[in-house]
Amino acid sequence: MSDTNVKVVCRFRPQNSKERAAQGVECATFDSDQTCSIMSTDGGTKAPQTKKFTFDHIFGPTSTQQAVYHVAARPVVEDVMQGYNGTIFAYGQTSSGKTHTMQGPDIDNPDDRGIIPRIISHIFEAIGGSKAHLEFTVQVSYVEIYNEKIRDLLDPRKSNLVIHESPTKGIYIADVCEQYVASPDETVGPYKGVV
Ligand SMILES: Nc1ncnc2c1ncn2[C@@H]1O[C@H](COP(=O)(O)OP(=O)(O)OP(=O)(O)O)[C@@H](O)[C@H]1O
Repeated sequence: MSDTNVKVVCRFRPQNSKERAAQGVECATFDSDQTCSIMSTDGGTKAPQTKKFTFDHIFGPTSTQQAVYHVAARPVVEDVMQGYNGTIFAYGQTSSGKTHTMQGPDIDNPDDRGIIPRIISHIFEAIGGSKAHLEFTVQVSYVEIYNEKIRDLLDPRKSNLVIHESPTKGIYIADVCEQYVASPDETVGPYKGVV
């Protein structure tokens, strides 16, 4: 198992065309793989201030999907294949790059694939390479939480699912679709057949 239970990494996306057109100033400088300095200003009355931030890893605007996967997701999948639970989630304000990082802009292009399609390939490669006497069961659910509501993306009729907790199952989403999958081609949603 990897050395710590929780790892927090930070990714900065490049400026988009609107920000470039407005001649946005890049406010972050990268001191190392783990520390960066952010300059903030109130728009003119006070001198700009710089604060240092430290993370387990920092990815700058030119970071690749592969590099992010290698540091942020690969160790979690390796632990999962050893029988541990693993969770990866992206957190950030709107347009900060969560979908780009988790899904990728073009999942048909191998370099562009984000964390989720890479996890699917990785899991099935690991199963394919495991000892013949081991058996694995892979089940997939796919939900969106938006405005505090949980929507089942595998069954649009289920638009207000509820979280429960039980001593035997732990925390779970009642009535969510759980689809058995036997190969990357069978995976669901936008990932079906492309990984
Ligand atoms: N690392 C990156 N490199 C290049 N472009 C990026 C990167 N991260 C994000 N973008 C681009 O920035 C835009 C916003 O990213 P994205 O849609 O992933 O944000 P989001 O956090 O999922 O937003 P929302 O919460 O509104 O859904 C997209 O056009 C995306 O392609």
